Amino acid sequence: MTEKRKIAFLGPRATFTESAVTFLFPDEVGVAYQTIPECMDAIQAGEVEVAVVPLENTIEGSVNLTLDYLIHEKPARIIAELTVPIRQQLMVHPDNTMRWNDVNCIYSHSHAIAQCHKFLHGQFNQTNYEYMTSTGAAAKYVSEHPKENIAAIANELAAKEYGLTIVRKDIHDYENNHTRFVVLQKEKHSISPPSNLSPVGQKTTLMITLPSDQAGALHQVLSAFAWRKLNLSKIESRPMKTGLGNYFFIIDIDAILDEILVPGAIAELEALGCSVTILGSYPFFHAN
Ligand SMILES: O=C(O)C(=O)C[C@]1(C(=O)O)C=C[C@@H](O)C=C1
Repeated sequence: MTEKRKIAFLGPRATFTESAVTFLFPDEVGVAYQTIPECMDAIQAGEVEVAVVPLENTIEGSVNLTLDYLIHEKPARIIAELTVPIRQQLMVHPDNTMRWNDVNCIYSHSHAIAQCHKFLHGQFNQTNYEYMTSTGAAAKYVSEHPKENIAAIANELAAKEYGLTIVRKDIHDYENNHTRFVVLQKEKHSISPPSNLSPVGQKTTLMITLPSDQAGALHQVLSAFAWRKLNLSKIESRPMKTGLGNYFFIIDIDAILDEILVPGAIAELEALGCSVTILGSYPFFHAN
């Protein structure tokens, strides 16, 4: 019998990240960590084989903590990506179902609160918000404090796991609410999602630093992809943290790292004075 491999995720039980792990790696063992950086440290320390972390949400944008930690602290390879539909539920301890309209504090992950901003603004007046390390941590906290009239925003699994009652369903402000999770690994390709899952496509993610003070540098970078007809599905800038105005660009190309087109584009960028790091070339999947 082959030994089960360990997958780090943002815990505790029943977070959205755990549901991504269950979808991609149903036969492996999930190991819960309290923060995204701790998940990434666990790969480097060899405690787990891979980590699954959120990268981007359709309503709230990038998960900067993941991007920054990946770029500045703990480099790792992206080996797969999964897009998951996100449905947020408002839940309370069963003792408090009659007074949920008057909750005095709502607990959740900052991204989950932001995804429900319009609902919360319309429904609650002068309610406080408490940011937790994850939606699961919020649900757990609410279950452990029945005397306080508080609520959590989390998913249906969390309501079941922590014995909470959902009082308002699907409170995210936009129907099309999805989060992209990436699977990170220290070494390349020693574990892959089950072969019965079919990828929707392949992507390559690059981190590019432009040469300083060169007019039209970004235009030249984009044209290296454009004339090769390499479609870009995302371009995002993040501060280098070395001074105002210094940025990295993170670019997703809708193509696998082949032997000609992508290496040709990278060689052209390097000839322009850019520095290029390949963050990964990987299959992407959709859950449901
Ligand atoms: O708190 C969770 O359940 C998570 O898995 C984290 C996270 C995030 O970081 O964006 C993941 C998906 C949702 O967008 C909300 C929260």
